[in-house]
Formats: sequence, structure tokens, C-alpha cells
Amino acid sequence: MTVARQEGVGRLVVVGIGLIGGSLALGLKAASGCREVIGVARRVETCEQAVALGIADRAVTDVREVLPELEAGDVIFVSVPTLTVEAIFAQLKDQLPAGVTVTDGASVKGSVIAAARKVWGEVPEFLVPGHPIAGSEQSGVTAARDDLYIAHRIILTPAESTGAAHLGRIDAMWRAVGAEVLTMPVAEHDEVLAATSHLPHVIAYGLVDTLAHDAENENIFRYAAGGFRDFTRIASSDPVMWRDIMLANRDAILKSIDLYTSNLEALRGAIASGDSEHLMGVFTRAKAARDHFTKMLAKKAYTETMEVKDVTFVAHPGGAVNGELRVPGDKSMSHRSIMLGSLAEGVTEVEGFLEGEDALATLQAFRDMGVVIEGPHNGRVTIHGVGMNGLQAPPGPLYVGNSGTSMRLLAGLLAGQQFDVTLTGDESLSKRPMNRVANPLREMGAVVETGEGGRPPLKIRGGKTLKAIDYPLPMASAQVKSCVLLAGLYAEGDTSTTEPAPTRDHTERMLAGFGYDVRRDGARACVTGGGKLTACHIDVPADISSATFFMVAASIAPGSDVLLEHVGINPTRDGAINILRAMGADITLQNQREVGGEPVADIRVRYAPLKGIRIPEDQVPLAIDEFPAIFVAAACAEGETVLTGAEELRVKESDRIQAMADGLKVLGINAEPTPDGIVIQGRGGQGSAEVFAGGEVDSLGDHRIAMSFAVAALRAGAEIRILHCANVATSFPNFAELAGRAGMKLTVS
Ligand SMILES: O=C(O)C1=C[C@@H](OP(=O)(O)O)[C@@H](O)[C@H](O)C1
Ligand SMILES: C=C(OP(=O)(O)O)C(=O)O
Repeated sequence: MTVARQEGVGRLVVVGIGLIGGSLALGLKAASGCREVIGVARRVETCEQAVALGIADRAVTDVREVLPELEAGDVIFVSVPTLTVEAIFAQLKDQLPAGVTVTDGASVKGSVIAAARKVWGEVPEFLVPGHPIAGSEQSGVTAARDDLYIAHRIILTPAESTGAAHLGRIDAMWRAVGAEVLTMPVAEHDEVLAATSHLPHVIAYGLVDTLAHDAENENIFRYAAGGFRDFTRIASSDPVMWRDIMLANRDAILKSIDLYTSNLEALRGAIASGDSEHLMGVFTRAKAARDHFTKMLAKKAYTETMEVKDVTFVAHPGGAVNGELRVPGDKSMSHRSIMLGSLAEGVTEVEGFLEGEDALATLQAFRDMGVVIEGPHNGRVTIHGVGMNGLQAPPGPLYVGNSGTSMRLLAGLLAGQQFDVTLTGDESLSKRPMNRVANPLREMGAVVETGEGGRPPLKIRGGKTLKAIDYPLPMASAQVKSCVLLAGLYAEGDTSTTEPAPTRDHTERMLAGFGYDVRRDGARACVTGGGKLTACHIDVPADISSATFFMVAASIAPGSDVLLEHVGINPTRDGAINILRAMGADITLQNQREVGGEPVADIRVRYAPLKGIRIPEDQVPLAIDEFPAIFVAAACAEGETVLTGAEELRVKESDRIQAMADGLKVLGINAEPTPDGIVIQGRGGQGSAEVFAGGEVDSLGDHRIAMSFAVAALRAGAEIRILHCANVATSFPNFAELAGRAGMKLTVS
């Protein structure tokens, strides 16, 4: 269906001047979006009121009175109760001048289409069925407001026969009053609204009516607290309107009622039998869904952040970092704690969990597969494990946002389940390579489909018997290694991986922590399928990848001295410490200890002049996520820094080699990308405090690029504006706050 671009509306005729019709009239007048508003109401008093309130320029009691004077470009908006629409259409028949557009605001679209067919014998090209979904318990002409539709969603359900010019006119009319316009097929609209609007009204009316019949009703209403009031607000809505909706959308509403009734029956059963697991399952899933929905309404969903919210960092020049800081929990371990905790027998308690969008995406995926997970509350999560074979088919595709780790590790686990599942991600993740996991899984007998070019979505077929393999990894990737080992838990026999260089070994360590035998011999790790995991307690240390931003900040800004507390210093993750030390950084590890099978320390970093180095290739996998920050250190060093053997950086949330080279160049640094690395000419030897010029750089929605350029401002001569920073929330949601507390001058807009 094409939408033709349109001029404004000529005259607007509003048939039915209540909240919906009156608000459109007021909004369009305020936007100077039409020449004149003519109101049509059954009662003379309403007509007079509409004129007195400035809603209509004039008003009549029968639309037929004004039809002869209408002309092409005028719009008739029918906003009467659903079952009255047909009678209004009948009044329009035969007298409607050519080129006039008719649209409506009824909550059911199937019945409007049926009414049009009855009156005109077809759906006429001038009819654009629509639904402003703006109704409330308030009604009548006095409820009209000129701002009702600002940032509000309007659904249009054009038919095949709807003319493009008419559709374009209505689309433009709604946009003129500030609305966002969506189009949808009629049947889909009616099903969606049955579930999201019509069913809640049935329940609210039914509940209030039930209680009102109770002999004690006065007491019930007197003592009914906020919950009752909030839940039943919509039972004050207009009864005629809602009776019409129930009759007009009968089949879809019955379907919703049946589904809800069976859920209510199950809840009743659980209460009767004291089934606390069932109750916790329903309540935690519902709470998570409602919280998610609340965030979506506030435009801060943890999924789809790139579309929803645009964040710019403005990093003001200068400053130093000082104090004691605890950065958030390790992302890699947080993901794995949810995965293994869910598959374990018993209840796993997690502390220090990263409440960032990536780890929350993993958590949501397991909730969608029926696992009861409480929290997170201040980093504490309680996972009621379902055992190796206890996951259930999710209700739809699992959306994992920006998180490569979620998608690749889940692919391995899901290959061994009995149900089919689809994994999807955001724009950035949808560009990242997935054959690196699909190929070994296929070798194991899994059926995995990828999107074009081996990209997401991943469709994984359930019910396949997996066979064990010995897999030599073609690249140093902990995600691929973990994917194969996790699939190996479901395979018959011994599955092993051999890596070309050491990569983070959190999967192996945490499996062992859950009592699963992992045999490790140099580069080889091996698991035997068919075992079980036993719930445990997990203390997630602070993420060394997040700590690196402050290690670099302190190293480049004179006067800095920070203590980063309780950071994981697993030897497969400590490349940044080694590389920065080789460059001359002053880093000391204090209070080294082991917590839950992972080495941890407090890291003290003081300013020290840095020098450029050739980064040893064996450090690359050990610092794979830290390079954007290390490049900033290199720019502040004296002499040249050369990185090779790091082509993996090109397939992260962005092409991190290109993204950093481009940004560094904007800031006046000579940085030349190579196929597998970069060569950076440091400006630290030039005796100036200012290494970077100011300017505007694009993080391309990559959290680590965004935070690295924020750190660069410590040695900049002018402000650095960093675009598209919303995804900082994937790994380090309180970065700006901590950076400010430490002494960086960062504002977020
Ligand atoms: O296993 C993990 O938790 C991760 C492994 C690394 O990815 P690769 O395996 O693709 O190198 C890393 O970049 C990512 O942030 C987290
Ligand atoms: C590469 C990263 O994460 P992922 O692969 O999980 O998206 C990262 O956090 O830098």
C-alpha cells in the first residue's frame, strides 16, 4: 500500500464530538492543519458546547446538512460508538462529493469494513479505517484536549481498495497533531486490541460488578486501596461504547477470554494446592514483562535501545581520576551464571550480577523459557534451576539485543533442546558472523539455519540427537569454545575443543563450580555429555573490561590515583594490565585472593608517562575487548604503537579498528588501520598536556568505542562530542555517574 504525500486537510467534519473527535479537532486547529472544523452531534446542546469550547467553528445535528458544501481535500472523521458507524455511512451514501476522505476512530475495524460493504457494496477508495487508541474512562465533549495525540500511536488499517491519496491525507492529518502512524491488517488489529484493550475492559467491568453485588460491598469499596483503584479505572468507561466493542469484535475477544480463563484456572489450582513454584513462575514472569513494558513506555527499554533512544556524550576537556571505585559485575560471568543456574538442579544465588542490557537479555531469555528468576536487586539474582532438560519452548523468538555472547552461547545450549527456537538481535548484532557457531553445531548433528551471509537470525531445530566432536577452533574465540562445550553437555560421549591461543575460560571454571567435570589439558577442554549441574553460590567480581576505562584514564591523566575494587584478574583476561604495564603504566595489584574459583584483586593505578610498544600477539585474546581504550592510551604515549593479529576486532559490535581509527583521526591523531590491527603515532612525547583536539566522533552504537572517547577527553584541548552512546548501558550502565564521581567531566544528553 503506497502512501501519497499530501497537503493539509481542507475542512474537517467531526461526526461525534467526544474525547476522540473533539481532541482531533482541537489538535488540528492548534497545528493550523485545516481551514474549518464542522462538528456534528445528535444533541443541540452538544453542538453549542462544542462551538463554545472552540472545538468546532460551527456544528449541526445531521451530517447530511453539510455534505453539499464539501469538496475534494475535506475529511469526515466518524467517531461514534462502533455499532453506529454503519448508520453514519448510510447517511453519507449518495451525497458524498468526489475527493472527500472518510475515516473513523472505532476500536474494531472488522465491523467498520463490514459496515462499508453493507452500505456501498464494497470498501470505497475514499474510506481509510483507523483507530487512535486514545480512549479513556473520560468521555464527552468536555474531555477533549488539543495535546491528546502528541507522541501517541494511531493505527490505520487501509483496505486493498483504499486510494493512496486518501491514505496519505489521513496519515498527514494524524502526524500534524503529533501522532505516530502505523498501518496494520484489519484482522491483526482486531486480535491485538482484543488482547490488549478489550479483554482488560471485560475483566475490569466484571470484577467491579462482582464486588458491587457482594453484600459487603460498601466495606469492600471503602477499604479498597490503590491496587483496586488502579486496576478498575477503566470500568468507568462509556458502557455503550464498550457494549458495541464486545459485540463487534466477538470472536477475537472470546479467544482472549478463553486463554485468560485457562490461565486463571491454573492460578486457582496453584493457590488451592499451595504450588508456590507455579505462583512464583507466573508472578516473576509477569513482573518482568510489566517492568519491561513500563520501560518501553518511558522509552528506555533494555532491548532495542538503538531505535528507541539516542544518547550523546559530551566529554569536557581536562581533569584527573581519583578515589575508590567498584565498576559493575563481569559481563561474561553474569551471562554464564544465568545459563548454568537455569540448567542446574536447585536454587543458585548470584551476587555482583551485571544489571546491564546484555546480561539482562540472557536473563529474559531464560524467563521466556520458563525459568523462575528473582531479581536482579542490587546485583543479587536467585535462579530456580529446572535441570538439564527442564527448559520450555519460549512463546516467540528470543531477542538478545546487542549481545553476541548471549546469541552464541545460547545457540550451543539450545541445539540440545527438544523444541525449536529462533534467536534474533538488534541492528548491530544482526550484522555479526554466526557461522562460526552454526558450523560446529551442524557437525554435531544440530539443525541450525542462519540469515543471509551467516548472520542472525539463528533458527535452531529441536529434538536432534547431538554427537560429540573434537573441534579445533579456527579462531581464538571464547564464545565459539563455550558454544561447543555447552552443546557437548547434551551430546553422547566426549566433546572437546582445542583453541589456537588461550581465551577466557569462565565457562570451564563455572561448569566445574556447578560440579560438572571439565577435563583441561593445555589448549584442550573436554566434557562428557549427559551429566548434571548442581546449584551453587556465585560471586561475580567487577568486570576487568569496564575497569580498563579507568586504568587508561588514570594512566593518561596527570594527578590521577584510583583504586578499582574487587576486579576479576583471571589470567585469560589480564591482557590490558600486561599491555599497559609494558607501556609504562603504574599498576599494582593489591589484596589478591580467589573468590568462587576466580582470581580477584584491587587494582591501583597512578598516572605515569606511557611509551608506544609493539603489542605482543599472544596478548590479543587476553585483551580483546580492551583495545579501544588501549588505543586511547597509545595516542597519549610517546612514539608508535603497533597492533597486529587482531582481525577479530573487526567483527565486534562495530568494526572496532575502523571506528577507532576514524574517531582518532577526527581528534587529530595519526592512526592507520591495517587488515589485522592499527598503527598509532602517540603524541605524548610532545610536551603538551593536550593530546587530542576536540571534535565530534561517532561510536556507531558500540559501547566500548563510546567510553574510550569519553576517557580521551582527559587529555583533550576542547570538548569531544560522542554520538550514539545508548549502548553503554549494555555493559556499564552507570559509567557516566562513576566517571563523574572519579573526576571526569562528562555530560549525557
Ligand atoms: O565469551 C565471552 O563472554 C566473550 C568473548 C569474547 O568474544 P569472542 O569469543 O568473539 O572473542 C568477547 O569479545 C566478548 O565480549 C565476551
Ligand atoms: C564483544 C563484546 O560483547 P558481545 O560479543 O557479547 O556482544 C563486548 O562486550 O565488547
